[in-house]
Amino acid sequence: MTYPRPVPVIGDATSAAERAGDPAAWAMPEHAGGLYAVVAARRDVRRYRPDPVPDDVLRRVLAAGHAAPSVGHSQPWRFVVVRDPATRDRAAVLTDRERLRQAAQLEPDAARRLLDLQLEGVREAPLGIVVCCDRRTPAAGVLGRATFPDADLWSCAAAIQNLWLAARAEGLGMGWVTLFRPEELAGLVGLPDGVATLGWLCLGWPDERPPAPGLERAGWSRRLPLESVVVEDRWPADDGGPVAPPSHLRAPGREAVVGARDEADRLLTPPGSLGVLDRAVDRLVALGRGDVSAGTLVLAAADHPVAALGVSAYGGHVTRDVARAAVAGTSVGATAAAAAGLTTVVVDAGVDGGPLPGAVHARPAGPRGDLASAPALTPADVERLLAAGRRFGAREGLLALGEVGVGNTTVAAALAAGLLGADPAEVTGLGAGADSAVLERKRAVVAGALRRAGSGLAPERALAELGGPELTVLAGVVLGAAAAGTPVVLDGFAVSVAALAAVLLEPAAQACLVAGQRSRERGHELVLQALGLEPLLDLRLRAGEGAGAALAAGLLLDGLRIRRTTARVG
Ligand SMILES: Cc1cc2ncn([C@H]3O[C@H](COP(=O)(O)O)[C@@H](O)[C@H]3O)c2cc1C
Ligand SMILES: O=C(O)c1cccnc1
Repeated sequence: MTYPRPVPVIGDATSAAERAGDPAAWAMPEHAGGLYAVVAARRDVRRYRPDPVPDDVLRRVLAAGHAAPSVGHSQPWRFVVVRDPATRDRAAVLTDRERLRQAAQLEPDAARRLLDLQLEGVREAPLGIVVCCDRRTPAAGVLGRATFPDADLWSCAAAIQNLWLAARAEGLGMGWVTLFRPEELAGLVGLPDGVATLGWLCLGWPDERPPAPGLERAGWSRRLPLESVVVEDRWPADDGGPVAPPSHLRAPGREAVVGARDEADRLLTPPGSLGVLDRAVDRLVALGRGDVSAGTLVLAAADHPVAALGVSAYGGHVTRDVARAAVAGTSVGATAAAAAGLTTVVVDAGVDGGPLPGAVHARPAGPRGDLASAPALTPADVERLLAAGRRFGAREGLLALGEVGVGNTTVAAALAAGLLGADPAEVTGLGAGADSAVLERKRAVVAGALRRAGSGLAPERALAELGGPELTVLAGVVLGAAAAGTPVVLDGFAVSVAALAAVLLEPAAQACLVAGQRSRERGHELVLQALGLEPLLDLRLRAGEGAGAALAAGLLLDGLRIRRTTARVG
């Protein structure tokens, strides 16, 4: 005789047999699609209509927040619903202030994008909700919080997500604003000690309907692929440390690097017999450019307002004259390039006296400062010149880089010190022939520029504060070349500093670089060390103009030819 199962009238009415028979029967298929659609369509909304939010809608949204999971079922969230326009205005001023403070910490490009972001929601949205966490209950008293004392805050974050999804489903916009100093926001709505705030939620009918996250549309970031955030069973042993900022640049993989060495091992000569040259050839083979037999000298030229401060032994028309001779193929850099079988292209990055005939033009549009009293370039020009360089760098063959610009060893010294946090005295040298009085002025100018701009700067900021336009173009060329897998041979101090800026922006760019030479200029050795590069030549050059890069490029092309034609063993 069997009896009917006593079904409880409260609680879970299902039986073990039912659950075993269909483990998935708890699903809500009629709702699941809708839920995923809401999750995917949730956006951080920053623009609002002034129309009021009906009380019943607000209540449903708040109830969804209140239905969130919480540690030990402690429900630590409190929602301060702000309707008072005066409080909203004060909150808006706090965010404006914080936005400027944070922008000042960012590199110029990021700062501009931060300032461009529409953050007016605090003022516009008819409702503000300050989400708070009442932390006055001792952690030990709440199941789960004794071990994870911050689990109460996480619970409040879960409540915020519930509010957000409910708002989205209702057609309301919501934005979570954390551009506040927490204590200032707490003071604004009178939170007692022990009650923390998680920020300000804007809530109202949206005056935008963004199809994709705003920061993604603004190019700030991108959603990572799911595979990059999910791991199986254990944290990977070789995770390579913190995730690097998103980058499209990739150095050649290990297989290519090892493959290049394996291939070299088959030559009828002891491995690495050609020393530093062999290592440079290995780099090119790993890039897939072992067959390169030609290339281009890119000579970037610009004058510098800092030259007016008496930091160079030269002045007047020298930059223009050398650049003109390079266009004509008769500067020492261009003749060295021709000797190495390279063609020369001159990039006018701001030569005094107007656009240089016969050159490619990538000249700054905005005002230019002398480093000591004003930034060298505007952030917009840095962006433009980097982009021009990038376009230029993506080309066939190999690239040798050169510069000409009276005063630019001062610029390069300031940039090196700014990027590396080095002492100005360590990186300031004689340039094109300074005497001790000029050298003293150079050091003073570099030190003053660093005091004004600060040191340890992010690369784009350093280029704007301290860099020269020709060095910015060259940094862009390195990035463009690296993206295209094009090898780049560096010249002296200034070119190496430009390459350093590029490598600090995109570390993978280092793999395409070959240091052409170690020059006599003070600071060059330090910069080469920072680049992790050993130079091919050490001729005590004091040339610039790409002469050293051209000489080294000739040697490198020889090295490639030697590699291709030397007898192989079995
Ligand atoms: C005739 C002449 C040709 C050059 N070619 C390269 N430089 C080198 O010297 C300059 C930097 O040194 P400073 O910072 O001391 O002015 C740059 O133009 C650099 O390329 C030259 C300099 C001169 C005078
Ligand atoms: O080392 C250099 O690059 C250098 C030195 C002096 C003048 N111009 C360039």
